[in-house]
Amino acid sequence: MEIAISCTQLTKKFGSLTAVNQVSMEIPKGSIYGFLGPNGSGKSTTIRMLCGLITPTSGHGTVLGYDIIKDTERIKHRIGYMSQKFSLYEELTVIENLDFYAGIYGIYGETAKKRKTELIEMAGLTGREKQLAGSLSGGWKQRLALACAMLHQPDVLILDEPTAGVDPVSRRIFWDVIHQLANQGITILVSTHYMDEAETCDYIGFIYFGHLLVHGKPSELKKQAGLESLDDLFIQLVNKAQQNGVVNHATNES
Ligand SMILES: Nc1ncnc2c1ncn2[C@@H]1O[C@H](COP(=O)(O)OP(=O)(O)OP(=O)(O)O)[C@@H](O)[C@H]1O
Repeated sequence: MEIAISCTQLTKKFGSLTAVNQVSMEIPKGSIYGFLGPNGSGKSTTIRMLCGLITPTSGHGTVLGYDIIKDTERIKHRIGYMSQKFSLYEELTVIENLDFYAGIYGIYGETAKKRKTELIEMAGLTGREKQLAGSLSGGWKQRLALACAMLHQPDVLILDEPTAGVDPVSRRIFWDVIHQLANQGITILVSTHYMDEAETCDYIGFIYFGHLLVHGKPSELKKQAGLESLDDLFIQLVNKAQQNGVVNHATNES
């Protein structure tokens, strides 16, 4: 099994706060890894380290074989990253947003034209090319942002809560696209608060106060715990972690 993303004992401290505490994970190529955890548990910080946007305090990791500390520029060229507050230019049209990002990635001419057509189709935006991004509903904006993040044909997509605040139908459409991309061999790391989304991932990891409490296949994790739902599993894990005194500051961590 080829591994696309891996990290070992990845840790990030902000002053006395340990936001991410010795997180280790491996994500096979072409799989969808759902990253779950309460607000402030360390999902975005882990994601930012894996994208090469911030430097770990300790630990190490690789994305597509590139070191997340030394090879950050290479990683940025090979991944598509969609942050929680994805950046679209609301006063530009759909096609102008794609043109703008194509320019950033250095994609021009026929290659850009072909790629934009493919992505407009993938995002279900055909017919809306000349619509202002600001006038699109949340679900369309989200799919346009995904299209922009994919212009350079990344092998890895890292999506930080892409469906937050999006209606259920748009969430479903978005996840259909995510599954299609994984079927094409793209590796996807996606953070989410939605259990229905987590259920459809190949692997999930649950992080709490910076500690990765569990990771594996959703069905196997439920089976091992003898529980029916991921909600129940996470509640059980949180209760255990609290009993064990897991907290999120460096001076009193477990
Ligand atoms: N640059 C920073 N400086 C100081 N503290 C930070 C910084 N970035 C994150 N934190 C803190 O680190 C902890 C983890 O934050 P992080 O954003 O990674 O959590 P999260 O799981 O992504 O939360 P959410 O679901 O709300 O986005 C939080 O306590 C947060 O306040």
